[in-house]
Amino acid sequence: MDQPLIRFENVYKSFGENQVLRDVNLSIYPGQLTAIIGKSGEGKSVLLKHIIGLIDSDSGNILFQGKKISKMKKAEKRDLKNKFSYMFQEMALFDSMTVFENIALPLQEKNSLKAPEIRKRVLDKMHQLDLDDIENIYPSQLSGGMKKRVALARALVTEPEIILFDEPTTGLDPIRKNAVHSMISSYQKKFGFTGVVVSHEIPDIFYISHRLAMIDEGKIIFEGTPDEIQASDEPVIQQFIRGIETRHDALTGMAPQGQGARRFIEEMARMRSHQNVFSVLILTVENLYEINKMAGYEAEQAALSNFADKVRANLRVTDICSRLGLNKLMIVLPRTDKEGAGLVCKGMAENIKNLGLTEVKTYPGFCFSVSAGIAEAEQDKPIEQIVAAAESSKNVFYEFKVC
Ligand SMILES: Nc1ncnc2c1ncn2[C@@H]1O[C@H](COP(=O)(O)OP(=O)(O)OP(=O)(O)O)[C@@H](O)[C@H]1O
Repeated sequence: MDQPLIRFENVYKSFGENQVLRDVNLSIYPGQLTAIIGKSGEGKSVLLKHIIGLIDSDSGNILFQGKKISKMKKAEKRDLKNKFSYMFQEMALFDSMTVFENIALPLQEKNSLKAPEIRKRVLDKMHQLDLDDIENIYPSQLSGGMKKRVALARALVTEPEIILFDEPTTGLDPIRKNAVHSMISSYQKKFGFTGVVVSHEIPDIFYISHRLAMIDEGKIIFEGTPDEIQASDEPVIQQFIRGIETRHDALTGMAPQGQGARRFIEEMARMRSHQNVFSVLILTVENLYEINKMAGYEAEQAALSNFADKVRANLRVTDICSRLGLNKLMIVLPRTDKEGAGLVCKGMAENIKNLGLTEVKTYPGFCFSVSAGIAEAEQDKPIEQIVAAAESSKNVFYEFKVC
């Protein structure tokens, strides 16, 4: 793995008697989205504010590319500050300013750019984020999801290396929440910035993060990938995740990823004790991005939600549906071999095709493509290997085309 871009070493912070950070050690890697999770009041925002010097530690070090920030000269600190942008709740859009003026603000504050150059950069960014033609509108005239997009445009306009997000989806409904996550993830891929996201959205945040850090009682008690945290058998971690995650993924109505994995393990146990066969079906919506291009992030998420409803309605009661990622669903088919799974999948494809996906149909000439891969479980083979086998299986590939 690369050298960390930002590293916390033995960082302590108290406010009076209230010891918030106790020996925090944490690495943030370049070009990745790292989520900071943990119970309320554990110090997630305080941690984030240390990164940009809004709060100073009592002891310990914060390093940027291996260099202690506290030892940097004034000019170096200024350069460093210019590499950052934020999307913080308390830095919401200014209602008295137009969308254009809001997005232009960081350029006016940070750079000595002339007005035509600022105009060009703001309009370019608005275009890249599908915000054309709203430059003279005021934030109060925008929907919640649109405001978040404008806030993201403001964070991106300086082309920052690092963006810090403090609970970017608070107060949004499931479709808008997932739309904001999808937007952060796709722009992170497009622009390659390093993102740090403080979030309460579990499991949704797992679908977009490369790494996660969990803070508990002032310490980082976990650092690793979303799969690793969900597989962790540390009681504190499991209690936290199971306590916060909903029974059903709010967008798809399916079980969240962690629950899907636990049901897989139960099926594996049945295979061991009763020699029951079972199969795994992975459905991937291949062209979410195109839906987004045509109709925006919210339409993309609405289409996914609608598709998941149709899948659920077309499965047997014993089948276990869960969400596997931003655009993936996993279905465990108990007592079903690969051939049987192929038939289930084919039947579902036919039914869904006939039902149609109403949200997507309104865009003429558009095809909603979903690929399906099937793998039969093998005793004691871990879930990752079976999912990978299903995803790469070429002999069972279907496309649900709703044109
Ligand atoms: N500037 C400050 N002065 C005094 N206490 C503070 C300050 N900022 C944060 N705190 C305290 O630090 C603790 C951690 O706060 P923080 O906002 O980081 O929690 P959090 O994990 O982000 O919580 P939440 O998930 O509810 O947003 C809280 O007890 C809070 O009251």
